[in-house]
Amino acid sequence: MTTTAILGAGAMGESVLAGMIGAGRPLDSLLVGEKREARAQELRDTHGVDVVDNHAAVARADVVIVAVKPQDVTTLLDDLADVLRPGQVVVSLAAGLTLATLESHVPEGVAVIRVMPNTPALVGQGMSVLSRGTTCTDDQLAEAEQLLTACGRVVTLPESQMDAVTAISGSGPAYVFLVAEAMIDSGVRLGLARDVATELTVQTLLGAATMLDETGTHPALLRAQVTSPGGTTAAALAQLEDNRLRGAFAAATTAAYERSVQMSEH
Ligand SMILES: NC(=O)C1=CN([C@@H]2O[C@H](COP(=O)(O)OP(=O)(O)OC[C@H]3O[C@@H](n4cnc5c(N)ncnc54)[C@H](OP(=O)(O)O)[C@@H]3O)[C@@H](O)[C@H]2O)C=CC1
Ligand SMILES: O=C(O)[C@@H]1CCC=N1
Repeated sequence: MTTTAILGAGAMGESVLAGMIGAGRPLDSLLVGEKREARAQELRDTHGVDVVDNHAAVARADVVIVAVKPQDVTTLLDDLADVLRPGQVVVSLAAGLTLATLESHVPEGVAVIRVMPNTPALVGQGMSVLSRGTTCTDDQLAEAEQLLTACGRVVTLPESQMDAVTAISGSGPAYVFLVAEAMIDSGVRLGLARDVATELTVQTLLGAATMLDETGTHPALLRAQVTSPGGTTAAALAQLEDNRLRGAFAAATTAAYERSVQMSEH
């Protein structure tokens, strides 16, 4: 089995790490690169994974997942130039960092794949979208797809779609968490205990998402099935339309898209 190094085990890197471990990937096939010793020990204690410095991790890896902040990626790759070797694959999770930029910061013979994951990778329910670099072989792409399948679903798309992907599935969990907060707080305002409001909200989101997934039915039809004539749902939906929920989502995702484009211009 190939060895995978994850450089940067913050929110996203640790989610991918936990997803892979949760899916049964052997611990001896995973490595984390971390510079702060306290954090390294925390990762060893939590996940039982080997945590070393970046150079040692890259020296032992076939696939190098880069999960540091976008503004730190090129400096990190430049610093690794003496240890990266032909045949390795660098998988960047960074928002707004193009394949062309990534390829200009790795030595010749090192392939690059750009990925937009999301944090539900932590529980094996992530969505990862891959775009292959110019020198990435079919086998290298298949290996990365298989690796990320441990974290949830995987699709491969042209890089031209990555800004839109980032706006929908990359940032998307945050929109859903905000909706969850709003529903829970509304339940509390209407007199439910917070733990009860939380359980009702979480199961409702999970149930609705599972229905969408398993039935393949258009969301408008599923919504109509909940909406009794003259009933409670119709009253609520009229308020959401009056308060421009669709317009708010269109504006929010356009802002995320434009920010992703802007980040790729630097
Ligand atoms: N969060 C998300 O939902 C998503 C994030 N991404 C992408 O993932 C990347 C990481 O984002 P996120 O996890 O949110 O950010 P975090 O700040 O949570 O994580 C970044 C991690 O990188 C570590 N780090 C910084 N420099 C180095 C280095 N030289 N070597 C090793 N580790 C280093 C940081 O450690 P320290 O704190 O000690 O500096 C930190 O743990 C970004 O590029 C982002 O665009 C993509 C999709 C979704
Ligand atoms: O907010 C961000 O920039 C990152 C990328 C997608 C989700 N989080």
